[in-house]
Amino acid sequence: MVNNILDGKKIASSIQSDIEQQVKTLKQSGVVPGLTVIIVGDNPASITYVTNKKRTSERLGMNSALLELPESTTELELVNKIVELNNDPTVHGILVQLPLPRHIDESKIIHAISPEKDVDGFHPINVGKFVIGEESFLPCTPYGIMEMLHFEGIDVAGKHVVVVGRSNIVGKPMGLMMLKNNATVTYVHSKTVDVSSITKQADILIVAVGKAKFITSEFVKDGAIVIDVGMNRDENGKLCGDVDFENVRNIASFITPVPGGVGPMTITMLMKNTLESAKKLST
Ligand SMILES: Nc1nc(=O)c2c([nH]1)NC[C@@H]1CN(c3ccc(C(=O)N[C@@H](CCC(=O)O)C(=O)O)cc3)C=[N+]21
Ligand SMILES: [Mg+2]
Repeated sequence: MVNNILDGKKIASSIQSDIEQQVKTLKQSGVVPGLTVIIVGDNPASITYVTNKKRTSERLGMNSALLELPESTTELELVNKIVELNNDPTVHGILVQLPLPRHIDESKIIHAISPEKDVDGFHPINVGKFVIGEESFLPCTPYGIMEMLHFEGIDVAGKHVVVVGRSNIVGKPMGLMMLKNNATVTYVHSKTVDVSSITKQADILIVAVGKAKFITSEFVKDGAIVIDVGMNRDENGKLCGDVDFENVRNIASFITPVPGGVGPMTITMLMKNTLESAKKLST
Protein backbone atom coordinates (compact mmCIF):
# COMPACT_ATOMS: atom_id res chain seq x y z
CA MET A 1 0.00 0.00 0.00
CA VAL A 2 1.19 3.52 -0.74
CA ASN A 3 2.37 5.52 2.22
CA ASN A 4 -0.15 8.33 2.49
CA ILE A 5 0.58 9.30 6.09
CA LEU A 6 1.26 12.96 6.88
CA ASP A 7 3.95 12.44 9.48
CA GLY A 8 3.49 15.37 11.87
CA LYS A 9 6.15 14.05 14.20
CA LYS A 10 8.78 14.05 11.44
CA ILE A 11 7.81 17.50 10.15
CA ALA A 12 7.72 18.86 13.70
CA SER A 13 11.19 17.56 14.38
CA SER A 14 12.54 19.21 11.23
CA ILE A 15 10.98 22.59 12.13
CA GLN A 16 12.24 22.22 15.70
CA SER A 17 15.83 21.83 14.48
CA ASP A 18 15.47 25.16 12.74
CA ILE A 19 14.01 26.77 15.88
CA GLU A 20 16.85 25.32 17.96
CA GLN A 21 19.38 27.02 15.68
CA GLN A 22 17.56 30.33 15.91
CA VAL A 23 17.47 30.07 19.71
CA LYS A 24 21.24 29.56 19.70
CA THR A 25 21.73 32.65 17.55
CA LEU A 26 19.45 34.76 19.73
CA LYS A 27 21.28 33.59 22.86
CA GLN A 28 24.52 34.97 21.40
CA SER A 29 22.96 38.41 21.66
CA GLY A 30 22.12 37.70 25.30
CA VAL A 31 18.43 36.87 24.95
CA VAL A 32 17.08 33.51 26.11
CA PRO A 33 13.49 32.86 25.00
CA GLY A 34 11.40 32.21 28.11
CA LEU A 35 8.11 30.30 28.27
CA THR A 36 5.99 29.97 31.40
CA VAL A 37 3.20 27.42 31.45
CA ILE A 38 0.57 27.57 34.18
CA ILE A 39 -1.62 24.66 35.10
CA VAL A 40 -4.36 24.82 37.71
CA GLY A 41 -5.47 21.55 39.32
CA ASP A 42 -4.26 18.04 38.63
CA ASN A 43 -6.04 16.68 35.57
CA PRO A 44 -3.65 13.86 34.50
CA ALA A 45 -4.08 14.45 30.74
CA SER A 46 -3.38 18.17 31.15
CA ILE A 47 -0.28 17.42 33.24
CA THR A 48 1.05 15.14 30.48
CA TYR A 49 0.56 17.89 27.89
CA VAL A 50 2.21 20.67 29.90
CA THR A 51 5.14 18.47 30.88
CA ASN A 52 5.63 17.79 27.19
CA LYS A 53 5.60 21.53 26.43
CA LYS A 54 8.18 22.21 29.14
CA ARG A 55 10.43 19.37 27.95
CA THR A 56 10.30 20.53 24.35
CA SER A 57 11.11 24.16 25.17
CA GLU A 58 14.07 23.03 27.30
CA ARG A 59 15.34 20.77 24.55
CA LEU A 60 15.32 23.75 22.17
CA GLY A 61 17.43 25.77 24.61
CA MET A 62 14.71 28.00 26.02
CA ASN A 63 14.09 28.99 29.61
CA SER A 64 11.06 27.14 30.78
CA ALA A 65 8.95 27.30 33.90
CA LEU A 66 5.97 25.20 34.88
CA LEU A 67 3.72 26.67 37.56
CA GLU A 68 1.53 24.02 39.10
CA LEU A 69 -1.19 25.76 41.09
CA PRO A 70 -3.70 23.96 43.31
CA GLU A 71 -7.30 23.39 42.21
CA SER A 72 -8.34 25.80 44.97
CA THR A 73 -6.55 28.77 43.30
CA THR A 74 -8.93 31.73 42.98
CA GLU A 75 -9.48 33.72 39.82
CA LEU A 76 -7.87 36.77 41.46
CA GLU A 77 -4.80 34.80 42.53
CA LEU A 78 -4.37 33.52 38.98
CA VAL A 79 -4.82 37.01 37.49
CA ASN A 80 -2.22 38.39 39.92
CA LYS A 81 0.23 35.67 38.89
CA ILE A 82 -0.33 36.54 35.23
CA VAL A 83 0.23 40.26 35.88
CA GLU A 84 3.52 39.37 37.58
CA LEU A 85 4.59 37.39 34.48
CA ASN A 86 3.41 40.18 32.15
CA ASN A 87 5.92 42.41 33.95
CA ASP A 88 8.76 39.90 34.03
CA PRO A 89 11.25 40.75 31.24
CA THR A 90 12.66 37.18 31.20
CA VAL A 91 9.25 35.78 30.22
CA HIS A 92 8.31 36.06 26.52
CA GLY A 93 5.46 33.58 26.40
CA ILE A 94 2.67 32.81 28.87
CA LEU A 95 0.40 29.83 28.42
CA VAL A 96 -2.44 29.00 30.80
CA GLN A 97 -3.46 25.42 30.16
CA LEU A 98 -7.16 24.99 29.36
CA PRO A 99 -9.61 23.88 30.53
CA LEU A 100 -9.53 25.70 33.87
CA PRO A 101 -11.50 24.65 36.97
CA ARG A 102 -15.16 25.69 36.80
CA HIS A 103 -14.83 28.46 39.40
CA ILE A 104 -12.43 30.37 37.15
CA ASP A 105 -13.72 32.36 34.16
CA GLU A 106 -11.51 31.38 31.22
CA SER A 107 -12.32 34.50 29.28
CA LYS A 108 -11.20 36.71 32.17
CA ILE A 109 -7.89 34.84 32.36
CA ILE A 110 -7.24 35.08 28.62
CA HIS A 111 -7.94 38.83 28.80
CA ALA A 112 -5.37 39.18 31.61
CA ILE A 113 -2.45 37.83 29.54
CA SER A 114 -0.50 40.57 27.78
CA PRO A 115 -1.27 40.25 24.04
CA GLU A 116 2.49 40.58 23.45
CA LYS A 117 3.11 37.38 25.45
CA ASP A 118 0.01 35.50 24.35
CA VAL A 119 1.82 32.69 22.50
CA ASP A 120 -1.45 30.69 22.32
CA GLY A 121 -3.00 33.45 20.19
CA PHE A 122 -6.18 33.35 22.27
CA HIS A 123 -6.37 37.00 23.42
CA PRO A 124 -9.14 38.99 21.66
CA ILE A 125 -6.54 41.52 20.46
CA ASN A 126 -4.63 38.77 18.66
CA VAL A 127 -7.82 37.16 17.38
CA GLY A 128 -9.03 40.51 16.03
CA LYS A 129 -5.70 41.33 14.38
CA PHE A 130 -5.64 37.92 12.76
CA VAL A 131 -9.18 38.28 11.41
CA ILE A 132 -8.37 41.59 9.69
CA GLY A 133 -5.00 40.41 8.40
CA GLU A 134 -2.65 42.19 10.80
CA GLU A 135 0.39 40.42 12.22
CA SER A 136 -0.41 38.52 15.44
CA PHE A 137 0.28 35.31 17.30
CA LEU A 138 -1.58 32.52 15.52
CA PRO A 139 -3.30 29.76 17.52
CA CYS A 140 -0.91 26.81 17.53
CA THR A 141 -3.11 23.96 16.29
CA PRO A 142 -4.46 25.54 13.08
CA TYR A 143 -1.07 27.24 12.55
CA GLY A 144 0.62 23.83 12.82
CA ILE A 145 -1.79 22.35 10.29
CA MET A 146 -1.02 25.16 7.79
CA GLU A 147 2.71 24.60 8.30
CA MET A 148 2.36 20.85 7.84
CA LEU A 149 0.56 21.31 4.50
CA HIS A 150 3.11 23.92 3.45
CA PHE A 151 5.98 21.60 4.35
CA GLU A 152 4.46 18.88 2.15
CA GLY A 153 4.06 21.34 -0.73
CA ILE A 154 0.27 21.20 -0.62
CA ASP A 155 -1.29 24.43 -1.90
CA VAL A 156 -4.76 25.12 -0.50
CA ALA A 157 -5.69 27.93 -2.93
CA GLY A 158 -8.97 27.15 -4.69
CA LYS A 159 -9.43 23.92 -2.73
CA HIS A 160 -12.69 23.20 -0.96
CA VAL A 161 -11.78 22.95 2.72
CA VAL A 162 -14.45 21.61 5.06
CA VAL A 163 -13.84 22.21 8.77
CA VAL A 164 -15.79 20.01 11.17
CA GLY A 165 -16.07 21.87 14.49
CA ARG A 166 -16.19 25.58 15.31
CA SER A 167 -14.33 26.06 18.59
CA ASN A 168 -12.47 29.32 19.21
CA ILE A 169 -9.25 27.36 19.63
CA VAL A 170 -9.27 25.16 16.54
CA GLY A 171 -12.22 25.09 14.13
CA LYS A 172 -13.02 28.78 13.80
CA PRO A 173 -9.43 30.03 13.30
CA MET A 174 -8.68 27.04 11.06
CA GLY A 175 -11.33 28.09 8.57
CA LEU A 176 -10.14 31.71 8.64
CA MET A 177 -6.51 30.69 8.04
CA MET A 178 -7.61 28.59 5.08
CA LEU A 179 -9.66 31.52 3.78
CA LYS A 180 -6.65 33.80 4.07
CA ASN A 181 -4.74 31.30 1.95
CA ASN A 182 -7.46 31.41 -0.73
CA ALA A 183 -9.28 28.18 0.02
CA THR A 184 -13.07 27.93 -0.31
CA VAL A 185 -14.25 27.16 3.20
CA THR A 186 -17.30 25.43 4.63
CA TYR A 187 -17.92 24.90 8.35
CA VAL A 188 -19.84 21.86 9.55
CA HIS A 189 -21.07 21.75 13.15
CA SER A 190 -23.55 20.15 15.53
CA LYS A 191 -26.56 21.86 13.93
CA THR A 192 -25.56 21.06 10.36
CA VAL A 193 -28.13 19.06 8.40
CA ASP A 194 -26.67 16.08 6.50
CA VAL A 195 -23.03 16.35 7.57
CA SER A 196 -21.67 13.61 5.29
CA SER A 197 -23.11 15.15 2.11
CA ILE A 198 -20.96 18.23 2.85
CA THR A 199 -17.82 16.52 4.14
CA LYS A 200 -17.87 14.34 1.02
CA GLN A 201 -17.29 17.50 -1.06
CA ALA A 202 -14.06 18.34 0.76
CA ASP A 203 -10.72 18.34 -1.00
CA ILE A 204 -9.26 18.91 2.45
CA LEU A 205 -11.24 17.71 5.47
CA ILE A 206 -10.26 18.97 8.92
CA VAL A 207 -11.91 17.35 11.90
CA ALA A 208 -11.94 18.84 15.40
CA VAL A 209 -15.03 17.61 17.24
CA GLY A 210 -13.70 15.46 20.08
CA LYS A 211 -15.66 12.32 19.14
CA ALA A 212 -13.67 9.12 18.78
CA LYS A 213 -13.68 7.71 15.21
CA PHE A 214 -16.61 9.99 14.21
CA ILE A 215 -15.45 10.24 10.57
CA THR A 216 -15.64 6.99 8.60
CA SER A 217 -15.06 6.47 4.88
CA GLU A 218 -18.71 7.36 4.14
CA PHE A 219 -17.85 10.97 5.06
CA VAL A 220 -14.84 11.26 2.77
CA LYS A 221 -14.33 11.82 -0.96
CA ASP A 222 -11.89 9.57 -2.78
CA GLY A 223 -8.45 11.19 -2.74
CA ALA A 224 -9.25 13.80 -0.09
CA ILE A 225 -6.65 15.06 2.39
CA VAL A 226 -7.82 14.28 5.93
CA ILE A 227 -6.50 16.14 8.97
CA ASP A 228 -7.44 14.76 12.39
CA VAL A 229 -7.27 17.12 15.36
CA GLY A 230 -9.01 14.73 17.79
CA MET A 231 -7.40 13.37 20.96
CA ASN A 232 -9.68 10.71 22.39
CA ARG A 233 -9.43 7.37 24.12
CA ASP A 234 -11.06 4.42 22.39
CA GLU A 235 -12.93 1.55 24.13
CA ASN A 236 -9.56 -0.01 25.07
CA GLY A 237 -8.17 3.23 26.48
CA LYS A 238 -5.92 3.69 23.45
CA LEU A 239 -5.30 7.21 22.09
CA CYS A 240 -7.33 7.82 18.92
CA GLY A 241 -8.54 10.70 16.80
CA ASP A 242 -11.90 11.89 15.49
CA VAL A 243 -11.24 9.91 12.29
CA ASP A 244 -11.51 6.16 11.95
CA PHE A 245 -7.95 5.94 10.69
CA GLU A 246 -7.76 2.38 9.35
CA ASN A 247 -11.05 2.83 7.53
CA VAL A 248 -10.37 6.26 6.02
CA ARG A 249 -6.71 5.82 5.09
CA ASN A 250 -7.73 3.53 2.22
CA ILE A 251 -9.51 6.32 0.34
CA ALA A 252 -7.58 9.44 1.49
CA SER A 253 -4.65 10.77 -0.53
CA PHE A 254 -3.09 11.97 2.72
CA ILE A 255 -4.10 11.43 6.34
CA THR A 256 -2.66 12.47 9.72
CA PRO A 257 -2.31 9.79 12.40
CA VAL A 258 -3.12 10.19 16.11
CA PRO A 259 -0.73 10.28 17.86
CA GLY A 260 2.07 11.63 15.68
CA GLY A 261 0.07 13.99 13.49
CA VAL A 262 -1.33 17.36 14.52
CA GLY A 263 -0.25 17.15 18.21
CA PRO A 264 3.51 17.49 17.65
CA MET A 265 2.88 20.34 15.19
CA THR A 266 0.85 22.20 17.84
CA ILE A 267 3.72 22.08 20.32
CA THR A 268 6.17 23.14 17.62
CA MET A 269 4.15 26.26 16.78
CA LEU A 270 4.09 27.14 20.47
CA MET A 271 7.89 27.07 20.36
CA LYS A 272 7.91 29.15 17.18
CA ASN A 273 5.59 31.75 18.74
CA THR A 274 7.76 31.91 21.87
CA LEU A 275 10.90 32.41 19.78
CA GLU A 276 9.24 35.16 17.72
CA SER A 277 8.00 36.82 20.89
CA ALA A 278 11.50 36.82 22.38
CA LYS A 279 12.91 38.38 19.21
CA LYS A 280 10.23 41.06 19.17
CA LEU A 281 10.28 41.93 22.87
CA SER A 282 14.07 42.18 22.94
CA THR A 283 14.43 44.74 20.15
N1 LIG B 1 -3.85 27.09 26.63
C1 LIG B 1 -3.83 25.94 25.99
N2 LIG B 1 -3.11 25.81 24.87
C2 LIG B 1 -3.07 24.62 24.19
O1 LIG B 1 -2.40 24.50 23.14
C3 LIG B 1 -3.79 23.49 24.73
C4 LIG B 1 -4.52 23.69 25.91
N3 LIG B 1 -4.54 24.92 26.51
N4 LIG B 1 -5.22 22.67 26.46
C5 LIG B 1 -5.19 21.34 25.90
C6 LIG B 1 -4.89 21.34 24.43
C7 LIG B 1 -4.38 20.01 23.90
N5 LIG B 1 -3.08 20.29 23.35
C8 LIG B 1 -2.22 19.31 22.85
C9 LIG B 1 -1.02 19.61 22.25
C10 LIG B 1 -0.17 18.61 21.82
C11 LIG B 1 -0.50 17.29 21.97
C12 LIG B 1 0.45 16.22 21.53
O2 LIG B 1 1.61 16.47 21.33
N6 LIG B 1 -0.01 14.97 21.36
C13 LIG B 1 0.83 13.84 20.99
C14 LIG B 1 0.54 12.63 21.85
C15 LIG B 1 0.50 12.89 23.33
C16 LIG B 1 0.14 11.63 24.10
O3 LIG B 1 0.75 10.58 23.82
O4 LIG B 1 -0.76 11.70 24.97
C17 LIG B 1 0.55 13.44 19.56
O5 LIG B 1 -0.55 13.75 19.06
O6 LIG B 1 1.37 12.74 18.99
C18 LIG B 1 -1.69 16.97 22.54
C19 LIG B 1 -2.55 17.97 22.97
C20 LIG B 1 -2.78 21.60 23.54
N7 LIG B 1 -3.79 22.24 24.14
MG1 LIG C 1 -17.15 22.33 18.12
